[in-house]
Amino acid sequence: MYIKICGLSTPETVRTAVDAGADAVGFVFAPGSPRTVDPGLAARLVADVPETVETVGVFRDQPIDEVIGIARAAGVGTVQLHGSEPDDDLRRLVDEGLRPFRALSASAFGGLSEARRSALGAYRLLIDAAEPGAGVTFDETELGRRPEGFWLLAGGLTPENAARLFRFFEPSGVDVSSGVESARGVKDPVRIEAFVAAARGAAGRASE
Ligand SMILES: O=C(O)c1ccccc1N[C@@H]1O[C@H](COP(=O)(O)O)[C@@H](O)[C@H]1O
Repeated sequence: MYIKICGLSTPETVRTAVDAGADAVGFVFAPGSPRTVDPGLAARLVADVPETVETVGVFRDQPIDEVIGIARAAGVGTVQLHGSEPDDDLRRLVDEGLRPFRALSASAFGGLSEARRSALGAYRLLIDAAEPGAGVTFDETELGRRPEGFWLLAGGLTPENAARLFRFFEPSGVDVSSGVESARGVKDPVRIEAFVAAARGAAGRASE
């Protein structure tokens, strides 16, 4: 079970996520989010993250050269693309030594052709609700067949619903942002710890 805590912007909450046992921490570089950080702040936060924890930059419909420049400046090793970026952008990230996550809404993924599914199977997927970062879950009928390979479930996860949704969707891992906040854009260390514990607990029970 892979756990990603996203939308971090303070040293304290990054430390809480790492100490709680998160596999990845995410920083939002998409403009217009209450969680958007500049690359300089992200670089200072990334400097305190152990190498065993993946660092992820979140982008949405930004030019790929800009994405690569920000990822380099911030020092993140992984790039999560949330918009309608072409597959060429994913290939370019791989060529640049960055690890891509392709984020898609559940309904978009559910509507893909077999050929498109298998093309995307080359990448790690993140299946989200229609409006990323809004803390909204998608309807359980929207996804249909689960992706093959490694994929993360996102969209409105919380410490309270993580175990149930993990058991229902059986993803490779989970990703959360709004659900571990006390107010929009403000991360809550207690909820981060509770989320990691709930997700780990559910994964442990699933493997028994
Ligand atoms: O967090 C944002 O504001 C954001 C902005 C643009 C693209 C993605 C964004 N967030 C990502 O959305 C998912 C799910 O978030 P939530 O748990 O429903 O709040 C997650 O990967 C966030 O990083």
